Amino acid sequence: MNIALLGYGKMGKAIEKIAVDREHEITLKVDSKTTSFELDNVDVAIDFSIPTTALDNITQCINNNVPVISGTTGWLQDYDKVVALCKEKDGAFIYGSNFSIGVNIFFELNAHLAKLMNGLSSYNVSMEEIHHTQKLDAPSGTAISLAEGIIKNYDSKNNWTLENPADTDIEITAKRIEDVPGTHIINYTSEIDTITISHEAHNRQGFALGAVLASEWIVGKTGVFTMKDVLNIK
Ligand SMILES: NC(=O)C1=CN([C@@H]2O[C@H](COP(=O)(O)OP(=O)(O)OC[C@H]3O[C@@H](n4cnc5c(N)ncnc54)[C@H](OP(=O)(O)O)[C@@H]3O)[C@@H](O)[C@H]2O)C=CC1
Ligand SMILES: O=C(O)C1=N[C@H](C(=O)O)C[C@H](O)C1
Repeated sequence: MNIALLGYGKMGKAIEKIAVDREHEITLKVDSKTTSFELDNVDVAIDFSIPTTALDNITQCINNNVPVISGTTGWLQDYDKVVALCKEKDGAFIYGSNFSIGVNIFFELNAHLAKLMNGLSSYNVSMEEIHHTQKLDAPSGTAISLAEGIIKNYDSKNNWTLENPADTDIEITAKRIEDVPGTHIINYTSEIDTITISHEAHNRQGFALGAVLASEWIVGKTGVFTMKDVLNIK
């Protein structure tokens, strides 16, 4: 496949390595110095850029009938616009806050634990995410997905917040520490004990491999999908 990399930073470079190992060709690389780009000769585009450019990049792909994998976080206020455009143009689109297989299993574990804990009022749930110091957004996209997974399955929480939590909010603590690729920790704490589940990425390979697997999967399809579809998680 011919792949366009929209964003050629830490993730773009990790994706390039895995894509080339899997015998794909990178036919376009876009970074902050690129003033405009054409999507000729591109089978699929992978956007890992910055929150303020993701919507324009994705829109250009869909308007040019190029399937697009979106890993950029921090732009989700515009997600519904992309879904509408994708439907209108019969395009193909996947957003994933986290493309690693491990985190997608962790999403399922998180939802299941929230169901088990639902109604146990002696426990309070909270979350911590830790990332490298260059990260532009907080909380992480993954933390938001995890909070949404709890809210859907756990009646006493209906929102998340980074500060001053009300009883109905999940408090997320976002820490920034040099070189940490991505750690997410969920705690259910009572006076008696704490139940913890966590996922710790050791490097960026899992995110990059997941994005390439999603790219291979989406070519030839139309619609709005998630990693659950790619990994066939029921
Ligand atoms: N969903 C997932 O699994 C994961 C998501 N992410 C997310 O991916 C995004 C990128 O992360 P990361 O690679 O670490 O960040 P980097 O800062 O290393 O890379 C961002 C890249 O975007 C480029 N860029 C800036 N402006 C534009 C533009 N207008 N069009 C295209 N590219 C542009 C930058 O250019 P330049 O190099 O010139 O500055 C840089 O190459 C973040 O939102 C992060 O949260 C990260 C890991 C996993
Ligand atoms: O910026 C990062 O690095 C990461 N971003 C994603 C997020 O916001 O959840 C995924 C991963 O945690 C790494």
